[in-house]
This record gives sequence, C-alpha cells and structure tokens, in this order.
Amino acid sequence: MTDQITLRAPDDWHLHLRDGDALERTVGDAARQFRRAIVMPNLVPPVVDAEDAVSYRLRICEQIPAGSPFEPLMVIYLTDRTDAEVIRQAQAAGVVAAKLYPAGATTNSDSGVTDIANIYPALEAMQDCGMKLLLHGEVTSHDIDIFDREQVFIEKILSPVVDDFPDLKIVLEHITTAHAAEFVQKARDGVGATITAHHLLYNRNHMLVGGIRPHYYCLPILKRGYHQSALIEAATSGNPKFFLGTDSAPHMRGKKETACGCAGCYTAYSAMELYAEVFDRAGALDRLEAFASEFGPDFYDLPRNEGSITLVRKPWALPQSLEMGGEELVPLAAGETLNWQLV
Ligand SMILES: NC(=O)N[C@@H](CC(=O)O)C(=O)O
Ligand SMILES: [Zn+2]
Ligand SMILES: [Zn+2]
Repeated sequence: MTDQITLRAPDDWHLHLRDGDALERTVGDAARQFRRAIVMPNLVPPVVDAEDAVSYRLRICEQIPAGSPFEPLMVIYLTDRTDAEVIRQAQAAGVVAAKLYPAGATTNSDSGVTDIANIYPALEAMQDCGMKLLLHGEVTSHDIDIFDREQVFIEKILSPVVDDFPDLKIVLEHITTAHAAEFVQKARDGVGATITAHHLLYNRNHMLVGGIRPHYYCLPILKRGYHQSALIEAATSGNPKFFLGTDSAPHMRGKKETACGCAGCYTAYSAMELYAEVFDRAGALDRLEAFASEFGPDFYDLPRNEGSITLVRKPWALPQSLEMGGEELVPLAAGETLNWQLV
C-alpha cells in the first residue's frame, strides 16, 4: 500500500475567491494547496474588463501569505456587451480566459449572456488572440429539468460553438454527467473539461437520502451514481482533456442552511486531500499528478510548475466549520475523516 505520494506542484483551474473580507480565508487556503488558480469573475458586480481584472488581482495579491509563490490567473465575465475591443484589452492586461455564464444559470449570473449570438464577435477575437473560453454549461429555460440542463447545453450551445470556432480553446467547467465526459472525449483537440472533487466523491443520493444536505448543493447539481462513475473514469483515465478544477465556492453557513440555500461547496481547505481520496479509491494514485499538475498547464499553454507537494496517508478529521470574514463557513465534508493529508 502506498503511504506517501509526491507530486509536481498542482494548480486549480476553476476557483471562486470572492472579494473583500473573504479573501484572507479563500486566498490563504488556495495558496496552501495550489501554485496557481484560475479565478472566477462572478463577483457582484462581475469582473467584466481589463480594468476590473487588474484591480481584483491586486486585492487578491494583498492576501497571498508572505513567501507563498501563489499566482492568480485572471478571467473576465462575458456579458451581452462584451465586444472584440474588450477582449483585446483584457488579453493585453494578462487576462487568460473569458467565462460564459448563461444568464440566470448559477450564483451571480444575472449579468450573463442572454443569447450566444450576442458574443460571437467576442469569441472571434478570443480565437484570434488565444484567449480561452470557459463555460458554465447549463441552459436556463424553465421547461428544461435541472438534471438535464448540462446535456441540453452541450447539444444546443456548446456543440455549435466548437464547430463555429475551430481554433478556440474551450473548457467545459465542472462537468457532472456521462454525456459531458463523452462529448469532451470525442470532441476536437482544444476542447477540455475540469472536474471537481465533490462531483467525483458524491452523487445525488448523498445529498437527498435520509434528509436534505444543503452543503452538497452546488451547480450543476449532483447527478446519479452512474454519472459519478463516468466522471471518476474520465478523471483517472489519463486523458489530458480532463484536469483539476475545484469550483470551490464559499457561502456562509446561514446562506446554505436556510429555506432557499445558495449553490456552491467550499473545498479549497482540503482540495488535494479530497482528490487523493478519489484517486486512491479508484486505484489510480499514480494518475493524480497528471490530472492535478500537468494536463491543466498543457491545455492553457503555460509551463508546468517547478517544485512539489507531498501527501501522506494519515487520517484526520475536517473541522466542523471555518471562519471567513468574521462569519461561519462550513467546508465540504465537515467533520468527516479523510485518509490523506497534505504535508
Ligand atoms: N458551483 C456553484 O454551485 N456555485 C458557484 C458558481 C458556479 O460555478 O456555477 C458560486 O459562485 O457559488
Ligand atoms: Zn458554474
Ligand atoms: Zn464555479
């Protein structure tokens, strides 16, 4: 039995750091686990252009613990008004990607795109300058069942975009279904996907059997066990199209444990430990490094990190709650025992 693994330093290709008082917690946790992170732009108001991204980056950098090499990679939020000029300026300012939130699809997506046709000029500019397109892949029509929204998004929106922009690099974020895994696997080069720890560890039974567990509620919502198995298969397959993105998304305890709770799971506190659990159970610990530390930078045309992290098999219990900006934050798997620990 392997009791210790050392990996090239990993990156998180999908992370919510929020802003203001939250940053001390979120940046500190991320910096302990990862070397770089793709920082989601769904603030209120969202990060929509170069200027927003540059100032948000400075606020994040102020909270990086002394001596940490952590580097935030910035993303802008596509709106119906994002044009080619906005894209070019953002690229010149170091922004690496733009994110499509269909309007109303998830937390803070009210300013999102109402019709994909509205951003075709922006997508053209992104294709030209090598900026990546990141997608929250769910349709929002009221007549589409919440469990089907990812599959319908792939058919109606993603598939045409992949064909219409053959040189655009596209990441379908936080995939949750066998359909998504299969689509990405069969798609042309330049189409990849991130997979969260929670979609690998859980299915909808964990959220709904024996009582409703709001801390497992995220978007896209947890699906059947069959889909969870397909995601585990994809993540541990060694296919470079699938790489790590936690989608760690903090909401205060009171916003989760309530009559109408927010979507999002806070996993940044123990991200690599959670992924190690999944890969260990699947007998694929030897594939964790590629998934966490190699396929992401390769996809983004960035160098792989120097340096390493070590995980040891040493059971420990996650705290019941954390503090964020003076309030209580419940991490995913609070109070549960994990077998792996980051040294
Ligand atoms: N995943 C979530 O359930 N929530 C994310 C938004 C997102 O990534 O869709 C959030 O910002 O809270
Ligand atoms: Zn999302
Ligand atoms: Zn997210």
